[in-house]
Amino acid sequence: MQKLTLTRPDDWHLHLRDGAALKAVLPHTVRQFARAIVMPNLKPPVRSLADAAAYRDRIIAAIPAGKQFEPLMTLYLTDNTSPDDIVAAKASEFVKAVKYYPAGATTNSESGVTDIRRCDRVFEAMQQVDMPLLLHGEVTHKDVDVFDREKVFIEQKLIPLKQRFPKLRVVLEHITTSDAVEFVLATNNIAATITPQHLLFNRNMIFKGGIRPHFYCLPILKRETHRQALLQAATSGSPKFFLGTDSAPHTRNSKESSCGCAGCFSALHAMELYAEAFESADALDKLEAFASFYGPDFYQLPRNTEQITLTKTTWRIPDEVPFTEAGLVPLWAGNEMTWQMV
Ligand SMILES: NC(=O)N[C@@H](CC(=O)O)C(=O)O
Ligand SMILES: [Zn+2]
Ligand SMILES: [Zn+2]
Repeated sequence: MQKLTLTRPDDWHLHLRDGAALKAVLPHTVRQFARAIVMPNLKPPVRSLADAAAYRDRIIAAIPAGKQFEPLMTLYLTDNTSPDDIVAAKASEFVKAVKYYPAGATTNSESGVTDIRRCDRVFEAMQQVDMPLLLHGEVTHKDVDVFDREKVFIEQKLIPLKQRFPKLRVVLEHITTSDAVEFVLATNNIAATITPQHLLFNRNMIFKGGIRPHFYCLPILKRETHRQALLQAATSGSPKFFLGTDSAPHTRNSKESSCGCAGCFSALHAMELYAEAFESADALDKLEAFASFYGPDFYQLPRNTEQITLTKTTWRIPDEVPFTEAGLVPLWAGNEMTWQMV
């Protein structure tokens, strides 16, 4: 195949940051996607409807002139979120989900939830008004191996949560294991997003010839059997799996550091990365539904009507793109790509 025309996709898990960083990264997402679920892990986080409204205004102000883009907002769940916050958010129409971060699990998660059971009154309200819950699905206990954090989260937190709130609609974000794939397939009212890095790479990539911080994200890349399970799920045609890049920009120096930040920047070339992954599984015909149909269907939003085109063209991912005071290294910088968005 030389040319791929798809309904314009949406990104169902995206970090846009704020200020100068927002202005630098947003045009990349706008080039590819019509809408995105915008993560609330700013400093301080987006906790209230007022925070979300103000952040949404800043995003809209940063959209390049003449371009269309709709930010879909999320609230950051804390130990102090109230059922009233949920009711107000639902009424706003622009807050589409609430995000759970276990305290300390990932970038800017210091204000996250200390014990998921503390939020049961909030989950009750979310189930009631049908507000989706988005999960960073990892436990943070120091004795749990970093490669087991997702599996243990499913066993210890998610299975009981789904038993308490079977109708609560959940997205297990950026899944990384066959355990997550199996759980999502077997459980009602739960879907999952899958990132390009978890479809393309296994954990060897983090250590190829030396330590490679630009392949470090959370949940961390897993072994090859898990990558294959994710690729199989994404290309299976199941509506439970859809696109969420988790594009998470950090300056080059904060990644190339003695204590480097977690996160891969993929907004520059997200659709090209997914196309490479789907082509590797001989499943380019499944890309459109994964990228453009199953996400809006889950969020009960209309599918987009415009189209995008990718062509078979060789190009090299740049070593760096402009960002803030320091540059930003795209995922898989220097690699030769074979698909390019027109
Ligand atoms: N995925 C990451 O490794 N990092 C994300 C946070 C997150 O999605 O967990 C970030 O905000 O940098
Ligand atoms: Zn996360
Ligand atoms: Zn994320």
